[in-house]
Amino acid sequence: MSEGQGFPVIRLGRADDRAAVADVARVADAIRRACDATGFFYIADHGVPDAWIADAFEANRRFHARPMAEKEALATNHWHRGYMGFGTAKLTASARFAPARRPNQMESFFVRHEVAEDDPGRLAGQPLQGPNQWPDDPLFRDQVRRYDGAVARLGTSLLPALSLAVGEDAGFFGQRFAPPATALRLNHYPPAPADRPDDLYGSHPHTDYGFLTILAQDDVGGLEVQIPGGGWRAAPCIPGTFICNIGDAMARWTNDAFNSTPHRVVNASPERDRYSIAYFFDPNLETVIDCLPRFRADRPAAHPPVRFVDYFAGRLDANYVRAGKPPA
Ligand SMILES: O=C(O)CCC(=O)C(=O)O
Ligand SMILES: [Fe+2]
Repeated sequence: MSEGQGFPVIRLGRADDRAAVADVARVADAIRRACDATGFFYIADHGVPDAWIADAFEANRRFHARPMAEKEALATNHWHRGYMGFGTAKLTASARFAPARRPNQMESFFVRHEVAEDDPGRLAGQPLQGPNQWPDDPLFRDQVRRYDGAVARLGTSLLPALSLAVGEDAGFFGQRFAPPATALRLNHYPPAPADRPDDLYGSHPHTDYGFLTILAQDDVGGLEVQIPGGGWRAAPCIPGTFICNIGDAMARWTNDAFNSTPHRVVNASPERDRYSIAYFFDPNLETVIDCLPRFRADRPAAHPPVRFVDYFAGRLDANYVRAGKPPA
């Protein structure tokens, strides 16, 4: 393991996007140490082809360059899938921060895990279990789906190491992610105004809600991570890596021993637009997240057990406006 920008860089030794992580025990140990510290780590040798990542960024840029009316026609639906307009997300419910005073200076497009039309949860009106929306651009769909599939397999390949990292058998999380709930978020941050007020962010300080976030970012920079004891540390793009962090769902499983770390984004470039692709890799919606016994041996569990879908849909609904009602 080496260091990059003050965060660990963990090599996964995956030959391609269908390979297993080579040395699970070593990766588990490195993840555990990262999660005891900042909760952020870079992964290298991750097996996702560079060309697929470049294509996903191309799709991201092409989508956000479309006329506003076309983007708004795809406004996030009842299942939090689709386009979230510039300055429409104002984080009101965050684990550790006062509500944002100003909306996030970014726009994004959400694609979540595919749900079959006859899926029982979808037929029963379960939150999040609905259709994705797509622009009229078949190449976009292909590029985004290929990236989505590869990063889902990457997330799945990390589950044995994450299971060992929390002291469970290698199969622990695999059973709870069959299949996972995922969200791919194509983000676009225009340059911040020259006279940016201190509390105007591309993305206001927040923790992620879910289990694991796998982020690809361009070289404009602007992501910052809160380090233990205060202060913010830049977490720029390191070519050939993704940067990962754990979210509040993983913190709940570990009684907050694993740190779901606040982070924020400001595009400080005066002239360049910033693009990033966040991939939220989360448990199956039915999974009950209950503090693992070893993490409540010395102190009571800080969070009661919760079905992931109940917790997660509640957090999304508190923060994000969505359009429309489910079909009757
Ligand atoms: O764009 C980034 O670098 C981070 C985005 C982020 O924190 C999020 O979508 O939760
Ligand atoms: Fe985030």
